[in-house]
Amino acid sequence: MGDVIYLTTMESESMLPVDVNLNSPTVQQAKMCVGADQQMMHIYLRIKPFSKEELSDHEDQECVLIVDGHTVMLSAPKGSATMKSSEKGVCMSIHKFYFSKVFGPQTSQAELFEDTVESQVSDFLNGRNSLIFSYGVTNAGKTFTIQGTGKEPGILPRVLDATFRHAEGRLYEGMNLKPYLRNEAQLLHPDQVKKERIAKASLFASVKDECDRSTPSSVSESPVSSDSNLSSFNLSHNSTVPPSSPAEEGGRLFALWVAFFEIYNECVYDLLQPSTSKKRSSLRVCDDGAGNAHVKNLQWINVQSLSEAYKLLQLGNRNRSAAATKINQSSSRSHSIFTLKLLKIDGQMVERISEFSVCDLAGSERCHKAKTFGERLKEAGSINGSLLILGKCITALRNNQADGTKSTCIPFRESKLTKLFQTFFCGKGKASMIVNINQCASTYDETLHVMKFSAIAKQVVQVIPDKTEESLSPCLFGRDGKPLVRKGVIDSKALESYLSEEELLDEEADMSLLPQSELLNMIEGLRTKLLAERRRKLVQEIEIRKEMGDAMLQQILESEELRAQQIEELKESYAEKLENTFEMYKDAIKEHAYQCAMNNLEDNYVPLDEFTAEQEKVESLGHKVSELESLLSRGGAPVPPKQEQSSQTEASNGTEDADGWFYKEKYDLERMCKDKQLISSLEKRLMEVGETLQVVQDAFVEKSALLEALQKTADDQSRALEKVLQQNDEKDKEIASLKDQLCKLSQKSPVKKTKRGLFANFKDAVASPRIHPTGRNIRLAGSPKP
Ligand SMILES: Nc1ncnc2c1ncn2[C@@H]1O[C@H](COP(=O)(O)OP(=O)(O)OP(=O)(O)O)[C@@H](O)[C@H]1O
Repeated sequence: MGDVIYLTTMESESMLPVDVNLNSPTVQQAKMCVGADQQMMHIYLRIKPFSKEELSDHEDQECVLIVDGHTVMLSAPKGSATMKSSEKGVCMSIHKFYFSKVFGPQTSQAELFEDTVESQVSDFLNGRNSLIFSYGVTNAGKTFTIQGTGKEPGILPRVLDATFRHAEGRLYEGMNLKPYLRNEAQLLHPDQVKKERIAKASLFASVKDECDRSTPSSVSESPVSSDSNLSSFNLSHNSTVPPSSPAEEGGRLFALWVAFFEIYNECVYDLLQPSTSKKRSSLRVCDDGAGNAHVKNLQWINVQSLSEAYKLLQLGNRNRSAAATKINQSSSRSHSIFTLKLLKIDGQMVERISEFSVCDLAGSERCHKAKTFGERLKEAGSINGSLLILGKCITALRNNQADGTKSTCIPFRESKLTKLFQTFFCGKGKASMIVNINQCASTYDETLHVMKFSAIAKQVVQVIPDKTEESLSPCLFGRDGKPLVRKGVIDSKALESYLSEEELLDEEADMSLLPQSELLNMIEGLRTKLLAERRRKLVQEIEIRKEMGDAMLQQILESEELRAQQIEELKESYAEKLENTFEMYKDAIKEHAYQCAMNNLEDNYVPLDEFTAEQEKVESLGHKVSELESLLSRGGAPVPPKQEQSSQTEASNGTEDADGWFYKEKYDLERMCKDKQLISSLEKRLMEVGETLQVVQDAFVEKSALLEALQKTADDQSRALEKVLQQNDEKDKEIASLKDQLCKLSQKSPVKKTKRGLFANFKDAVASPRIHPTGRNIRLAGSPKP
């Protein structure tokens, strides 16, 4: 079974539940699986029976109906959100779900174990990793399923029981081989072994103390009971997990180590720590370098018996974060993970390691229904957060598998829980989920949500590689927990401590000469030799790996050198190119400058032949002048130039014309000389005139200044004269008035004669020209000059 998928009725037109589509891509994908073990993830459903309280609260409204061993039908009760939505036509009120197996309310713990986990336990004992986790709302029975009670032990005690039964009589008593990282083992030093023993002893002592303090009333109802007495567990021993047979195992032994931790508010806490009042320190989830997450510094305890394992389970449960909520009196507030590691030991070699993890997830719950406040509300937030991420991871896994072209990123790293689960979902183990639901009408909507989630998980295909025993061998670490190969070099010290001298003995023996008893010893010896051979091979393998590593390193170095060389060459070629470009620019600038100069010269350009002709002309003239001068000094006729002479010889009137030409030239030159003399005399004259002009100009400036001064004086004088004339006018008027008075007086007075002489003098004085007091004559304006 398991080839079924879930289709919600929301996607269907019909009001009826939709049946299985066996030709779905996921189913086909599963069918195509060849070689490796591929299968759908196993999802089991367990339905919790009603409690008395639930029945009295009328929680039974027939919401959950088991159709058959694999099918269950959910019908929404009145008042539920689903029913309200279906009334509005938003979704359907009936949903059908398929599971790997459905376990009804009456299913016993033993039945559940046998039908679900037992096969996985067998896988675990055969070297495969396994994970079982319970999922569901709060109060759905998850813890009951995983741990059970004293009377009804759950899956985990049964897994432990099956494991110990399998390893019965073949338990490795030494504690020097311990799990390391996620899937490795380390060889402990005797001192470290001693420490391990002390830690274990003190832990068990604390368990004993707490057991003594615990109340007997809680024994039967608490998970796995607080009772460490194994007789209280009702474990049926009709398990199909067979005990290992010494012959089959060939002398191999099993070491069992357990760890128990919880993820509370996204913090990891070791549950196998003696409970003290001081605050717990959280642990880190780290990567082991091979992509597997592991809890760093988690305490691993070696267990030698079932009783010891139970005690640890009991201690962890006591340390686990649980609280009473409105819905569940003892509600798990964290995700708890109990891990069992089985080391198959051959001599001193760890042949393989397998892991079985049982996870009890905290319940997904609605805050208002669970009446959560404060700290509880914070817990609910982180619980729901990590469950949401788990849902996202499963959905992404399913989507990627359904559509091969898709590659959605799976958010495993978003929560600690999914980080730790990743290895199981990615082919390094097998995971199964037990979905727990209750049938209560009040939690119907949450239950439906859980069912939908499980339907998606159901479609996840698990690909588990078919590992051979060799491939399961862990990497080898020394007694100090450090690898035997450091930086590619075999650590000879670590190797020496790892391989005892005895094991490396390789003595030859003649079998035919030995008695039967000795032959048996020989077989034992051969076994030892075989071991030694294996170790030799291991060393060889390490050496080969080292050689390969060295070769690769050499190759890398060579390629690096080549790359450096190429870079250098490239640099050089670029430098050359740069230089060329620079030269090119330099030439271009020169060319441009030359062009500019040529353009400037173009206007003044004289062609060469013209220039030479002119020069020749000047030269010939120079010659002529000198010849004429010599001729003149001698008093003879000048001799014409040779060319001209020859041309003249050719002429009919040779000598006469030459004379004429010479005289003409002479005349011209004389005239030129005269002109030159004239020009120089004129220049001289001009200079003289210029000097005279300057003198005149200076004199003119002087005279103008003088004139200005005179003008000023004249103006002053004319103003003074005007003033005097004005005074004269006034005096004339005065005289005229005096005359009038005199006339009037003379006409009136008889003594005219005596006064007549005085008046006549006065009249004469007035009539005569006026004399200035200074004795000078004053000229009236407009009167002629004296
Ligand atoms: N199949 C069952 N048969 C009988 N009793 C059961 C069954 N399943 C659960 N119960 C009882 O129901 C109660 C609640 O169960 P349990 O604590 O396991 O729920 P849970 O899902 O773990 O809740 P939480 O998530 O809050 O921890 C317990 O008292 C438990 O004993």
